[in-house]
Amino acid sequence: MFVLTLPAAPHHDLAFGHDALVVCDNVVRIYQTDTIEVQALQGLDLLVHEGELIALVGASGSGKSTLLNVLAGVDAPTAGRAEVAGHDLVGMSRSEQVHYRRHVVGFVRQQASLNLVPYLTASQVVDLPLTIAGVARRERRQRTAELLELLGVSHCADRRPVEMSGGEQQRVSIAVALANGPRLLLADEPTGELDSETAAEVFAALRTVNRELGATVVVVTHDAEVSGQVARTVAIRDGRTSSEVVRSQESEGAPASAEEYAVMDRAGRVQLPRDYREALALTRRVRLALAEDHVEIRSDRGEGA
Ligand SMILES: Nc1ncnc2c1ncn2[C@@H]1O[C@H](COP(=O)(O)OP(=O)(O)OP(=O)(O)O)[C@@H](O)[C@H]1O
Repeated sequence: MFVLTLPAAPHHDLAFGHDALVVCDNVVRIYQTDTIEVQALQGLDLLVHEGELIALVGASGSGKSTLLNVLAGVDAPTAGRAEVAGHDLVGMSRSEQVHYRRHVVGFVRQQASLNLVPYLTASQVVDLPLTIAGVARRERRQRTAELLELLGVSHCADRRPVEMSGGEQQRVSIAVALANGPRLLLADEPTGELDSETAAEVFAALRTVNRELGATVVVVTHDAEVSGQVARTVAIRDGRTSSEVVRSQESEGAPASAEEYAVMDRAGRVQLPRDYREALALTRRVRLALAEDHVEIRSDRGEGA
């Protein structure tokens, strides 16, 4: 009997980051002025999953704020794909941008004066985004009280910014950013202007909202103390994600550990750390060899692996 065998159905790869809350796929942002062109993001890839708290680190000028502005919907990529909770950040209309900024992301800036309003008390300033969103009065009051309580600043409810410490101001700023229940909370150096003890308090507040409210948090920091306390730290270099440190929690019988990974982009490119390149004088060309469970990189002079 003649049996017809059909070829297997083609395998469709799931889209990059299909299950992530934040997807940056080859994101490019070029700033152009009359005389110069700055490539602030040069094909950056980043995935953040719902419920994560990650730190973004990198030298000054590496592109951290540019990335945060893209994710906040205040700046648009020049090329690439950027999505948050299914919202396409490339080519959003004005009204989509307004909706996105009000309901999908919350943003805490380094200077509390940019997050708060000098003549409004903590309760009033948390109430503001809720009022703009048209939330009923009773619900606004309840939500405001809950957030101030969660962030440990209930005692500041009737105080204006000048009557609060720097740490209290930033914790109220976090409450403002969370008022409308955003899917993603972004914080750009929120502890940058604080002494180390107060910075630890503010960072503890970010951990609380991540744990208690399940908020996904991306925090830019220069503070090694802060980046040492999160499960994943992503390093940006020259507008690209270059490495990640993943920390495991202490568990029964196993101490906490941290492992550093180089990030490979979707074309297979990996950046070798400068000290590795210098140690083996690796320059323009290297030789690659596939071993059973690793890949070898050797200098093209044949010595050193
Ligand atoms: N509006 C702009 N116009 C022109 N160039 C810009 C603009 N914003 C940022 N840049 C440039 O883009 C690059 C990345 O800047 P960005 O502010 O994202 O870096 P950063 O990592 O946040 O630095 P820092 O830690 O100092 O805040 C820098 O070279 C910067 O000069």
